[in-house]
Amino acid sequence: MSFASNVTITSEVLFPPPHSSQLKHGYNSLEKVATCLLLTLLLWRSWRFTIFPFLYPNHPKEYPYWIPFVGHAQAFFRDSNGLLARARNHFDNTTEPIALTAFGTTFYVVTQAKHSAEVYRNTETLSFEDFVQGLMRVNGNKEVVVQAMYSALPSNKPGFPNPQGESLGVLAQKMHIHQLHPGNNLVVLQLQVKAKIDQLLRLDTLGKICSYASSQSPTHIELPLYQWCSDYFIRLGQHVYFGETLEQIDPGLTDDFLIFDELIWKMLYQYPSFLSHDMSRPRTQIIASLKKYFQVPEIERSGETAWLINAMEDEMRALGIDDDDLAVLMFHLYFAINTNTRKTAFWVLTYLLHNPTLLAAYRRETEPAFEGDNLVDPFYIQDPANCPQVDMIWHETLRISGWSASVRLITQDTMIGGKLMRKGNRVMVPHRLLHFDKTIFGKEPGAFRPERWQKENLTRSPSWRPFGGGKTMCSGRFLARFSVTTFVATLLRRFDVEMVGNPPFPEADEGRPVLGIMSIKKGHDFKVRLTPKVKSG
Ligand code: HEM
Repeated sequence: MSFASNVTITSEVLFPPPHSSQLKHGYNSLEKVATCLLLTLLLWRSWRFTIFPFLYPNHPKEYPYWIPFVGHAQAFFRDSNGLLARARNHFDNTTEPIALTAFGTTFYVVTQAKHSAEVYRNTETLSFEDFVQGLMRVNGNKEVVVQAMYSALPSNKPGFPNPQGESLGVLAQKMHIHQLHPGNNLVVLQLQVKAKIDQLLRLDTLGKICSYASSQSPTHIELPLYQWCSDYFIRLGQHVYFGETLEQIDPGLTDDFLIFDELIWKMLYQYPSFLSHDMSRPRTQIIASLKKYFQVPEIERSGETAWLINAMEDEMRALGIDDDDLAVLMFHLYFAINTNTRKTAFWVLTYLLHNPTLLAAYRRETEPAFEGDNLVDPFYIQDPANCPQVDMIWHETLRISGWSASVRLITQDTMIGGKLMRKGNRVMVPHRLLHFDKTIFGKEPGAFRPERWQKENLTRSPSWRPFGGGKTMCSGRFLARFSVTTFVATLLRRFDVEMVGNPPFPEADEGRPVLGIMSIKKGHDFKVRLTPKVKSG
């Protein structure tokens, strides 16, 4: 007799229903576990956010959270500026450094200009290199290359002078300065910027290159302003640093950079690859095109290449870095040139278009730099004594549209603002918080008011940090200002510029991190109509 013929196997046989006393027992155990967990959580929370701060007042106070390890991760990713403001508010708008945790990493947030100066001064126990090295790894540099870039080199090596025997990673900052700080090397780039703007800011050229124009005729063109400024400035930056060869190798490179740059927050937050193909695909393409560029011998590249590009290439090749890693390293440079100026030009123009009096002042002040529609003295515009409004509009745009934060790794326990910051964590200076300080910049810091900058010495305030600070302060700031002001002045000189329809003021995408100037929210671009004004002189 088979077993199967005698026994009917039902699910109740396999999984008999629990007896009611068993059920009760199960619930009781569950309740006990839940109560235990809750008690542990409450104990942990009171220890961490009440008892510990009481016992150790010299540690920065930490913004409380409920889920250990995860901390404020969700709010941090959704809107880190909002989180910082709430955290500060929680401690009655304290000016002391505070602490925030997200995904197990603690960030000490410096909220006072005086303390931010301590951060920038301290190159002994606070490291910027950690951030750069992190980017190098994320973007595909091999570990051996990261190490090679940050190993001390002989003080008598050939190439760029290295009297202090520093690594190429550190020396690179000095090479940027050599190219980009006021002097002959900068003038070379500035004159190229001027020439390229002159060529690109003509109705016929715009008609040819702006495939996204929504309407055009022999007397006008209509363009989405954000897309146009982005496209225009990426072309400009690429041309000035890499000459013509890169565009010949990959005409779609500037488009790919824009796609990547708008999704850069996925790279900064190290999104898993399956969620970030839209960001990594254009990045891979840009790196592949840069590799092809560096495979063309220097002598065969057409157009003028910036000194910095050739000099950096020579230094890296001398370290034995191959084409793949060279392309990734240069990708960071491509990024630094192109990410912020495009957005700054957009915000300057947006504020001017929404304020016709300011727009007229900009036009009037820059007039003496032109003969006909030709910019004959671009340096005239750079001098605040000649163009005070241009100067104030520049500062106010950066103040209100700047987002970035300087981040440093703490390599040894360090006191900042009288608080002990522990080794292994990061300290952060959120520039936006400083830029919205009423005691420095006056009331209603959210309003665009260039006249704030009439206040004496405001540009020297330690609260003014659109370009970061210390040794790593943005070396491109002079070129950025030159490029944006030259572009806006030439545009206003040559064209009547008006908004199409009556678009609302575009909203900045404050929630997403960038490394400088904020992007706009999706769908907030608006069209402008350009109508040529003055005949070529
Ligand atoms: C308005 C436009 C720009 C803004 C707002 C801006 C902002 C910044 C910021 C906030 C930093 C980080 C500083 C720190 O953490 O201490 C930085 C670094 C840097 N920027 Fe800019 N930047 C702009 C334009 C440019 C341009 C046009 C170039 C190149 C031509 C450039 C090249 C660099 C470089 C090379 C660094 C790294 C500095 C170093 O480590 O030595 N930037 N920039």
